[in-house]
Amino acid sequence: MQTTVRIERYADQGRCVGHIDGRVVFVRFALPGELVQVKLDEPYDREDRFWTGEVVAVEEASDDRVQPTWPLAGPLAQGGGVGGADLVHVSLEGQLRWKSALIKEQMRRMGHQDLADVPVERVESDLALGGLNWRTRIELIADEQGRPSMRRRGTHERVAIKDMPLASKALLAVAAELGLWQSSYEPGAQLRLAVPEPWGIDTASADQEALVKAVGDDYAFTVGGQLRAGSAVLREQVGMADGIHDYQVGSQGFWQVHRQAPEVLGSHLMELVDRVCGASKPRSIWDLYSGAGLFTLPLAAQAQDSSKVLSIEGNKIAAKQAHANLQAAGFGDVVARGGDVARVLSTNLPKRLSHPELIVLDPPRAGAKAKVCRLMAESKARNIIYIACDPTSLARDTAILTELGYGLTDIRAFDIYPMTHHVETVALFTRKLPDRSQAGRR
Ligand SMILES: C[S@@+](CC[C@H](N)C(=O)[O-])C[C@H]1O[C@@H](n2cnc3c(N)ncnc32)[C@H](O)[C@@H]1O
Repeated sequence: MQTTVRIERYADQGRCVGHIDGRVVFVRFALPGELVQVKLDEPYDREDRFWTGEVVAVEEASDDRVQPTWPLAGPLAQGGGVGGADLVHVSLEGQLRWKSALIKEQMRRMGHQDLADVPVERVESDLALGGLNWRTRIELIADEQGRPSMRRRGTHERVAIKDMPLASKALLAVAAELGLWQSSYEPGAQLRLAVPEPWGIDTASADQEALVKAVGDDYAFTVGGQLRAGSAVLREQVGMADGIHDYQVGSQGFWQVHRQAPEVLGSHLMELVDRVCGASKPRSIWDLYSGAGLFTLPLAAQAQDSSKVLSIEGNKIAAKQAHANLQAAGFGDVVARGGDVARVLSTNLPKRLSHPELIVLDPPRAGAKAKVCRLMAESKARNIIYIACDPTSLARDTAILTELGYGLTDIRAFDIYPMTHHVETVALFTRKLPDRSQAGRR
C-alpha cells in the first residue's frame, strides 16, 4: 500500500513520524515537514498500534534533504536498501540537527530532563571527507556466488559490494591490496576487515601504496572468524592530553569504530575527570564495560593510586586484553575483572574498591539498566560519567539515576557515526545529597 504522508518529527532508529488516519507511521528516509509518498511495510492490514514504511517519492522536500552520496544505502525505491547509512539522504548539518533533537526529546520524554539544546559535535576531519571514510572495521557476508555482499532490506536478495564508502582510506587501501572485492569466499561466510588508523601519515591525502606501507601487518582479515591475512592481535594507539596510550585488541574484539572516536571520547572523558576531581586526583575509580581498557589506561594514570581502580568487562578475550594492556602500561595493580558488571559488583569487593569516588561506564546499546544503576548508587560514588551509544537507553537510565539521588550536571554529544542515526552522548551525574557516611573517609 502506498499513500501520502506529512512528516511531523524525528523518531528513533533513523525514522520520522507521521500519521495515516490517526495511526502513527514510522517512515524511513524522511525528514520533518516533508510531504512524501510512503510505501508501507507488510503486513500493514493488522490492527497494530503503529505502521512502518519507507519514502518512495518526495513531493515537498526539506532543506536538509540531499542526494545520497552512497545510493546503495539509500531508499529501496532508488535502488538502495543495503543499510548501514540510514541518514544518507540528510545533509551533514541536518544530521547533527536530527541527532541533537533526538537527544533532547528522549531526555525529556524518558529521562524527565528539560534540557537546553545539546549540540552534537562533529569529528573535525569528517566535514572535509563529507561524512565518509570513517570506519576502521567492516563486516560483509559472502553471497551464494562467494562475493562480498550485503542484504537488501525486506528481501532475501544479496547485493554484491565492490566498495564501502564509509570505510577509512587505510581500510580501503588494504582491501584493494588484498583483492577483497574481486575474490570469492565460501558462500555464507562472514568477512571482517579491521584496520587500525595508521599514525605518522596524512591518511586523507596519501595514495594506496603509502597507506598499505603505513598499515604494515597491523590489520586483520578474517573469514568465518578465521584469520586469512594480517595479525590476530591489532595494535591501537590513542593520543590524549597525558600522552599516547598503547593497546592490543583482538581482531574480533570490540573497539570504537570511528578512526578518531577513541581520541575524541578519551580526551573528553579525561577533561571531565579533571573538572570533577580538580587538583586532587581521584582516590578510587570503577571503569565498567571496559572493553580492552580504552579508558582504564588514562584513568589508572590519573588515579592517586592505581590499585584502587577496578575495571569490569564481560567478554573474556577483551577482559584478558584489558589486563595485558594494563600490565604493559605499568598498571598491573589495577583490578581488571572479567564477567557481567551486575554480577561482579554484587560480589564482595575488596574494601579499597567498594566505595569509588568516580564511576565511568560505557555500556552496550541496551544501557546499564536498573540493577547496575542501583549498584552504582549504593557505592555512593560522588560522580558518574556515562558514555552512551544510544540516547534512548541513556534517557531511561537517567530517570533511574535521578530517582536514586543523582543530578545530570553535564552533557555533550559527539557524531562518531556520520551518515547513520547513531550518536555518542557523554553525561555527567553528580550525587545530590552529601553522604554523611562518607564524611569520615575523605
Ligand atoms: C560500548 S563497548 C565499550 C568498551 C570500551 N569502553 C571501549 O570504548 O573500547 C561495551 C563493552 O561492554 C561489554 N559488555 C556488554 N555487556 C556486558 C555486561 N553485562 N557485563 C560486562 N561487560 C559487558 C562488551 O563486551 C563491550 O566490550
